[in-house]
Amino acid sequence: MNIIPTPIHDLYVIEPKVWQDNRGYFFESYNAKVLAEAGIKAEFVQDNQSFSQKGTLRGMHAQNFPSPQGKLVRVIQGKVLDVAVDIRKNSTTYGKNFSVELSGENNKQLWVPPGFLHGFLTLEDNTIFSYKVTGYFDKGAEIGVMWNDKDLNIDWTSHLAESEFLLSDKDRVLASFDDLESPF
Ligand SMILES: Cc1cn([C@H]2C[C@H](O)[C@@H](COP(=O)(O)OP(=O)(O)O[C@H]3O[C@@H](C)C(=O)[C@@H](O)[C@H]3O)O2)c(=O)[nH]c1=O
Repeated sequence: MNIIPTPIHDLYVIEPKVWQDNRGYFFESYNAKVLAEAGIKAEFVQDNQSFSQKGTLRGMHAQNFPSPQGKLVRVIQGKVLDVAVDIRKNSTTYGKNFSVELSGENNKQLWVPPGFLHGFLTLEDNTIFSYKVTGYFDKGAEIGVMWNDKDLNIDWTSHLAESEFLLSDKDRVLASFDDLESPF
Protein backbone atom coordinates (compact mmCIF):
# COMPACT_ATOMS: atom_id res chain seq x y z
CA MET A 1 0.00 0.00 0.00
CA ASN A 2 1.59 3.30 -1.11
CA ILE A 3 0.51 6.45 0.69
CA ILE A 4 1.36 9.42 -1.48
CA PRO A 5 1.28 13.03 -0.26
CA THR A 6 -0.50 15.59 -2.46
CA PRO A 7 0.26 19.30 -2.81
CA ILE A 8 -2.39 19.86 -0.11
CA HIS A 9 -1.29 19.29 3.47
CA ASP A 10 -2.83 16.14 5.09
CA LEU A 11 -4.53 15.02 1.86
CA TYR A 12 -3.21 11.66 0.61
CA VAL A 13 -3.67 9.38 -2.38
CA ILE A 14 -3.52 5.72 -1.40
CA GLU A 15 -2.53 2.99 -3.83
CA PRO A 16 -3.23 -0.54 -2.58
CA LYS A 17 -0.90 -3.36 -3.56
CA VAL A 18 -2.90 -5.60 -5.88
CA TRP A 19 -2.10 -9.33 -6.01
CA GLN A 20 -3.09 -10.86 -9.35
CA ASP A 21 -3.29 -14.57 -10.09
CA ASN A 22 -5.21 -16.93 -12.36
CA ARG A 23 -8.33 -16.59 -10.17
CA GLY A 24 -8.44 -12.81 -10.31
CA TYR A 25 -7.09 -10.29 -7.80
CA PHE A 26 -6.82 -9.53 -4.11
CA PHE A 27 -6.03 -6.31 -2.29
CA GLU A 28 -6.35 -4.82 1.16
CA SER A 29 -8.80 -1.95 0.75
CA TYR A 30 -8.20 -0.68 4.28
CA ASN A 31 -5.42 -1.25 6.81
CA ALA A 32 -5.60 0.91 9.96
CA LYS A 33 -1.99 0.24 10.96
CA VAL A 34 -0.49 1.23 7.60
CA LEU A 35 -2.55 4.42 7.53
CA ALA A 36 -1.67 5.29 11.13
CA GLU A 37 2.03 4.85 10.37
CA ALA A 38 1.61 7.42 7.60
CA GLY A 39 -0.02 9.83 10.05
CA ILE A 40 -3.63 9.10 9.11
CA LYS A 41 -5.25 8.39 12.45
CA ALA A 42 -8.92 7.92 11.71
CA GLU A 43 -11.65 6.00 13.49
CA PHE A 44 -14.34 5.13 11.01
CA VAL A 45 -17.93 4.78 12.19
CA GLN A 46 -19.96 4.55 8.96
CA ASP A 47 -19.50 3.12 5.44
CA ASN A 48 -21.39 4.67 2.51
CA GLN A 49 -22.00 3.61 -1.07
CA SER A 50 -23.57 5.43 -4.00
CA PHE A 51 -24.38 4.39 -7.56
CA SER A 52 -24.42 6.93 -10.37
CA GLN A 53 -24.73 7.22 -14.11
CA LYS A 54 -22.07 9.05 -16.13
CA GLY A 55 -22.07 12.82 -15.64
CA THR A 56 -23.37 12.76 -12.07
CA LEU A 57 -21.77 15.51 -10.02
CA ARG A 58 -22.14 15.22 -6.23
CA GLY A 59 -20.57 18.07 -4.24
CA MET A 60 -19.01 20.11 -2.84
CA HIS A 61 -19.93 18.81 0.62
CA ALA A 62 -18.69 18.79 4.23
CA GLN A 63 -20.16 18.30 7.70
CA ASN A 64 -19.88 21.09 10.25
CA PHE A 65 -19.32 20.69 13.99
CA PRO A 66 -20.39 18.81 16.07
CA SER A 67 -20.08 16.12 13.38
CA PRO A 68 -17.06 16.78 11.16
CA GLN A 69 -16.10 13.88 8.91
CA GLY A 70 -12.89 12.53 7.46
CA LYS A 71 -13.57 10.40 4.38
CA LEU A 72 -11.61 7.54 2.83
CA VAL A 73 -13.05 7.34 -0.66
CA ARG A 74 -12.69 4.89 -3.54
CA VAL A 75 -14.45 3.54 -6.62
CA ILE A 76 -15.45 -0.12 -6.85
CA GLN A 77 -16.77 0.03 -10.42
CA GLY A 78 -16.57 2.78 -13.03
CA LYS A 79 -14.55 5.99 -12.84
CA VAL A 80 -14.77 9.42 -11.20
CA LEU A 81 -12.90 12.66 -11.00
CA ASP A 82 -12.66 13.09 -7.24
CA VAL A 83 -12.06 16.56 -5.82
CA ALA A 84 -11.21 17.91 -2.37
CA VAL A 85 -10.86 21.53 -1.27
CA ASP A 86 -9.00 22.61 1.87
CA ILE A 87 -11.27 24.89 3.94
CA ARG A 88 -9.15 25.02 7.08
CA LYS A 89 -8.72 28.74 7.64
CA ASN A 90 -5.21 28.46 9.12
CA SER A 91 -3.94 26.13 6.43
CA THR A 92 -1.35 27.37 3.93
CA THR A 93 -3.37 25.57 1.25
CA TYR A 94 -6.72 27.12 2.29
CA GLY A 95 -9.06 27.34 -0.70
CA LYS A 96 -6.89 25.13 -2.91
CA ASN A 97 -8.34 22.11 -4.65
CA PHE A 98 -6.86 18.76 -5.64
CA SER A 99 -8.36 16.25 -8.02
CA VAL A 100 -7.56 12.65 -8.90
CA GLU A 101 -9.15 9.98 -11.05
CA LEU A 102 -10.38 7.06 -8.98
CA SER A 103 -11.58 3.97 -10.77
CA GLY A 104 -12.43 0.31 -10.42
CA GLU A 105 -9.30 -0.30 -12.49
CA ASN A 106 -6.68 1.82 -10.71
CA ASN A 107 -8.12 1.05 -7.20
CA LYS A 108 -6.75 4.38 -5.93
CA GLN A 109 -8.23 5.96 -2.81
CA LEU A 110 -8.21 9.50 -1.47
CA TRP A 111 -8.01 10.33 2.24
CA VAL A 112 -9.98 13.53 2.78
CA PRO A 113 -9.49 14.79 6.35
CA PRO A 114 -12.09 16.80 8.29
CA GLY A 115 -11.95 20.44 7.18
CA PHE A 116 -12.27 19.74 3.47
CA LEU A 117 -15.07 20.07 0.94
CA HIS A 118 -15.46 16.91 -1.11
CA GLY A 119 -17.18 16.05 -4.39
CA PHE A 120 -16.91 13.95 -7.50
CA LEU A 121 -17.98 13.71 -11.13
CA THR A 122 -18.68 10.26 -12.56
CA LEU A 123 -16.91 9.67 -15.87
CA GLU A 124 -18.56 6.30 -16.63
CA ASP A 125 -22.04 4.81 -16.34
CA ASN A 126 -22.83 2.47 -13.44
CA THR A 127 -20.20 3.92 -11.16
CA ILE A 128 -20.19 2.52 -7.62
CA PHE A 129 -18.55 4.91 -5.15
CA SER A 130 -17.70 3.66 -1.68
CA TYR A 131 -16.34 5.49 1.36
CA LYS A 132 -15.65 5.22 5.05
CA VAL A 133 -16.36 8.24 7.26
CA THR A 134 -15.18 9.20 10.75
CA GLY A 135 -18.46 10.83 11.86
CA TYR A 136 -22.08 9.79 11.65
CA PHE A 137 -24.37 11.48 9.11
CA ASP A 138 -25.82 14.64 10.65
CA LYS A 139 -28.34 16.27 8.34
CA GLY A 140 -28.38 19.53 10.31
CA ALA A 141 -24.60 19.88 10.04
CA GLU A 142 -24.35 19.62 6.24
CA ILE A 143 -22.56 22.50 4.53
CA GLY A 144 -21.60 22.94 0.90
CA VAL A 145 -20.33 25.16 -1.87
CA MET A 146 -21.41 25.26 -5.51
CA TRP A 147 -19.38 22.92 -7.73
CA ASN A 148 -18.72 25.74 -10.22
CA ASP A 149 -17.83 28.43 -7.69
CA LYS A 150 -15.51 30.96 -9.32
CA ASP A 151 -13.11 31.08 -6.37
CA LEU A 152 -12.79 27.32 -6.10
CA ASN A 153 -12.08 27.25 -9.85
CA ILE A 154 -12.25 23.45 -10.16
CA ASP A 155 -11.49 22.06 -13.61
CA TRP A 156 -14.45 19.75 -14.25
CA THR A 157 -15.09 20.37 -17.93
CA SER A 158 -11.82 19.06 -19.35
CA HIS A 159 -13.21 15.67 -18.34
CA LEU A 160 -16.84 15.94 -19.51
CA ALA A 161 -19.04 18.63 -21.09
CA GLU A 162 -21.12 20.63 -18.62
CA SER A 163 -24.27 19.83 -20.65
CA GLU A 164 -23.90 16.21 -19.45
CA PHE A 165 -23.79 17.06 -15.73
CA LEU A 166 -26.57 15.72 -13.49
CA LEU A 167 -26.97 17.34 -10.05
CA SER A 168 -29.35 16.93 -7.12
CA ASP A 169 -31.75 19.80 -6.38
CA LYS A 170 -29.77 20.39 -3.18
CA ASP A 171 -26.48 20.75 -5.05
CA ARG A 172 -27.91 23.37 -7.42
CA VAL A 173 -28.41 25.89 -4.61
CA LEU A 174 -25.36 25.63 -2.38
CA ALA A 175 -23.45 28.65 -1.04
CA SER A 176 -20.64 30.49 -2.76
CA PHE A 177 -17.19 29.97 -1.26
CA ASP A 178 -17.15 33.67 -0.46
CA ASP A 179 -20.35 33.33 1.59
CA LEU A 180 -19.28 30.15 3.38
CA GLU A 181 -18.15 30.91 6.90
CA SER A 182 -15.76 28.00 7.21
CA PRO A 183 -16.04 26.57 10.72
CA PHE A 184 -12.67 24.81 10.41
C1 LIG B 1 -24.60 11.40 3.10
C2 LIG B 1 -25.80 10.62 3.66
C3 LIG B 1 -27.02 10.74 3.07
N1 LIG B 1 -28.08 10.06 3.57
C4 LIG B 1 -29.39 10.21 2.92
C5 LIG B 1 -29.89 11.64 2.88
C6 LIG B 1 -30.60 11.75 1.55
O1 LIG B 1 -31.98 11.44 1.73
C7 LIG B 1 -29.98 10.68 0.69
C8 LIG B 1 -29.07 11.26 -0.39
O2 LIG B 1 -28.15 12.14 0.27
P1 LIG B 1 -27.30 13.19 -0.53
O3 LIG B 1 -28.10 13.75 -1.65
O4 LIG B 1 -26.73 14.15 0.45
O5 LIG B 1 -26.13 12.28 -1.13
P2 LIG B 1 -24.79 12.74 -1.84
O6 LIG B 1 -25.05 13.96 -2.67
O7 LIG B 1 -24.21 11.56 -2.51
O8 LIG B 1 -23.89 13.20 -0.60
C9 LIG B 1 -22.57 12.77 -0.49
O9 LIG B 1 -21.77 13.49 -1.44
C10 LIG B 1 -20.39 13.19 -1.40
C11 LIG B 1 -19.71 14.08 -2.40
C12 LIG B 1 -19.83 13.26 -0.05
O10 LIG B 1 -18.68 13.68 0.17
C13 LIG B 1 -20.63 12.67 1.03
O11 LIG B 1 -20.13 12.99 2.30
C14 LIG B 1 -22.07 13.06 0.93
O12 LIG B 1 -22.22 14.43 1.24
O13 LIG B 1 -29.24 9.82 1.56
C15 LIG B 1 -27.95 9.24 4.66
O14 LIG B 1 -28.92 8.59 5.11
N2 LIG B 1 -26.73 9.09 5.25
C16 LIG B 1 -25.66 9.76 4.79
O15 LIG B 1 -24.52 9.60 5.34
